Order: sequence, then structure tokens, then C-alpha cells
Amino acid sequence: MTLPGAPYLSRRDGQLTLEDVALDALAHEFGTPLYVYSQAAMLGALAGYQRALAGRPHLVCYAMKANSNLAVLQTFARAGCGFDIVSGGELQRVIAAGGDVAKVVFSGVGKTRAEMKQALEAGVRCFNVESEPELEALSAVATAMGRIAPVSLRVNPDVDAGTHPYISTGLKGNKFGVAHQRAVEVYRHAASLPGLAVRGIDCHIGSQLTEVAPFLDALDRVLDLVEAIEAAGIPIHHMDLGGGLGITYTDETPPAADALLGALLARIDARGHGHRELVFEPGRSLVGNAGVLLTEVLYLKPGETKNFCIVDAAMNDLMRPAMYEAWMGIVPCAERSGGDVKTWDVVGPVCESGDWLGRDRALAVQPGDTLAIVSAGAYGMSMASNYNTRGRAAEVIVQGARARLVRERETAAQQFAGERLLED
Ligand SMILES: Cc1ncc(COP(=O)(O)O)c(C=O)c1O
Ligand SMILES: N[C@@H](CCCC[NH3+])C(=O)O
Repeated sequence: MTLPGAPYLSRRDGQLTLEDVALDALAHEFGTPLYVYSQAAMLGALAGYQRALAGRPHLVCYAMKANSNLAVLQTFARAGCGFDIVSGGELQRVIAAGGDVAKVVFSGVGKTRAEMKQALEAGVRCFNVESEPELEALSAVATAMGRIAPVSLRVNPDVDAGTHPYISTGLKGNKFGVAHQRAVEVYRHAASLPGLAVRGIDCHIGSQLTEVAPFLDALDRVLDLVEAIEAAGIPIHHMDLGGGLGITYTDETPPAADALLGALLARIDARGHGHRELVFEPGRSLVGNAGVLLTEVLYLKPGETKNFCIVDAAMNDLMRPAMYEAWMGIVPCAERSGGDVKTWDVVGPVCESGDWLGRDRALAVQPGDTLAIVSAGAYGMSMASNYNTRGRAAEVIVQGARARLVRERETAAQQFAGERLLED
């Protein structure tokens, strides 16, 4: 079976290897749980987008919620990326990583006035506004500052992306965006407000999309709207087009980024919109297959109905299985020859029955072995918590044969540093 993450993730002489670094050795050097990312895999994924968009006005804004480690952001900033942010905290990370704020788009349904002010002061490129009350609040904040806020409206095209209900964002029952039927009216409202300048249109239908068809359906709705909005006398400069392209976790076969973009660009050109600037906000497809989570097998607990393989990573480190019943590949770092293969539920130490990382996995394992949870570069560390007062994992980036610690393991003292005892 091809490993998700190939060719950067490979097996060499029985050892699971990321770029040129053997992961078992890395686990011993830095301890576990440990997130490890391949820089070449991240840049390779980005290159797919850049290749397809070359020669056109465009901006790739990495959706940093997928993985917001500063060194990951620095990697993308140096490659020319902008960023899609959803909070003031993410804006601070972009600045700390040396990113260009003028290439930042600010998404999200619940931006606070303080965050709007912070983003206007910093000079973000565009606010992706998701409702009329938000338009009014942003106009008021900008006016009070003597500024004009650049805006796109996020339209909800009511297109079924065929993804998990928790990660669908473009159906009318989802909280995101302005209903496409009302979009022209809301654009008129936006254009009438004193603190705003309409710049573009934004659309996002969900994450982990594996088919081209829903992207094209949403694009057609967006192009219809652009034509109607411009007919109403409001020019649209850029189109910010999502969903998020999926990755391979098990047997999914999503299109490559350049194939997907090729199909979208062909439709855009055919409908006479090829001159517009395009913005894309990929997250998962830039980092997901670039990362693994390493964990050590602590105890084996065979049972009557289930065999449990208890590891030192848990749902607080990687929430996707507990939250979406997501299937994540689990492979041993060092191949065991002639080992006894059994079916295991791979579970963590957290006190919840939902704390599992993989169910019914055929593995030959022994306590002390290192397992790699693959395709874990996106929505892994960025969704980690401190539940059970567990320190968050360390993170390493590999570059060829070099491994660099880019986040230290969190200590208990760091976790409760901001807490206070009651004074008598
Ligand atoms: C507005 C917006 N932009 C970008 C993303 C990133 O999506 P993905 O990680 O699937 O590429 C999301 C997540 O669904 C989103 O809602
Ligand atoms: N966190 C989700 C995806 C959400 C995408 C952001 N809107 C996941 O792990 O798959």
C-alpha cells in the first residue's frame, strides 16, 4: 500500500522515514507524543497551487487554522503565501512569523469589534464578511478610526459538498455566509455604508472535498452572482473560492490541486471572468499529508471483546477521531519481522471512552514500539487541548536529513501559569 504522504514519507530498510529522517530515532530523541512535519511536502503541496495559477493575478492564503505553528507559517510566508485568519490571535501569529499582513484575509462569522480594530490597524487585505450585522459593525469601527475597510461578502451557495456534516460550510443550514438569494441586496447595503469598500466575493462550501463537481457548482453560483452584482453597479475585483481540497487518509482519491484548479480556471475563462484576481484559502491540502504524530505503545491489554493498545498520545493531541470518527492511518515506525499480528483498538490515556485514535487495526506491536499516525499535519496540533492537564506535544520540522524542534513540549507549570489561588 502506498503511504499517504509519499514520496516524502517512505519506508527504507524497514524504517518509516520522513524525507531523510528515520522517525523511530526522532521519537527517541525528542520523546512522544511528537508531531513531525516535512517542509518539502508542505512546499510541494503549495507548488501545485502556484503552478496552476502562474500567469494570472492570484493569491494563495494558507488557512492557518489547519496548522498554525510559527515555523510552518514562516515556511509559507517565505514561499510568497498570504494567510486566511479567523481570529486576532491568528493575526498575531502571522506577524510573529514574519508574514505579510497586506496578504491576509480575515474570515469567520463572529469577529469582535476589537478584532476588527486590530486588523484594520495592522492593514489586512480584506475582511470576508458573513452577515449584515457584521457589515454594519465593521463600517462603524472603520468610520470611528477614520479608515475604510476592504470587504468581500461570503456567500452561501447552498451546494452539498458531500463531506462530513460537521465540516460542511456551504449549505443553507450552515451558519456561514449570506444566502445567495439575498446576496445582491446585501452587496447594495455594503456599498452604501460609509466605512466599507467592496473588493470581492468569497465562497466556501466545506472541507475534505474529494470531487470536482461541487466546486464547479459553487463556482457557477458565484459567477452568476458576480454578474448580477456588477449589473447593480458594484464592481467585484477578486473572487475568493473554496472549499478545501481533501487529502488521502485511507482510500480517498481527491484530485491534485493543479487538476482541480485547471477545471475551475477553464470554467472561469469560458464564462469570461479570466481577468479577475483569484484567491484560494487551502489549509488541509497544504499540510495534512506533510505531518505525522508519533506515539509510544505503553501497554497491551487484550480482552474478551476488544484488544486495547494503549499509547501515550490521546484525543487531546489529535481530536479528529473522537470528534468526527475520522479514520487516521496508524503504522509502526520500525517494521517487526515475524511479529504476532492482532486486531487492536489504539487508545490514549484520557479518561473518556471516546479517547481512541484507531479502531480494529491489524498491528504487530509490543510495548515500547513507536507508532506513527499518518496524515496528521492538518487539524492535529492546532486542535490540541490540555484536557486531563496533559501538556501539548512537541513539534519538529524535517528538512532533508535535518530535524529541527519548532515547539517545545508543554509543561504542567506552563499550563497553570495564568491561574490564581484564592487569597484568604
Ligand atoms: C472560510 C474557510 N477557509 C478555509 C478553510 C480551510 O479549509 P481546508 O482546510 O479544508 O482547506 C475553511 C475550513 O473549512 C474555511 O471555512
Ligand atoms: N477541523 C476539521 C476541519 C474543519 C475545517 C475548518 N472549517 C478537521 O479536522 O477535519
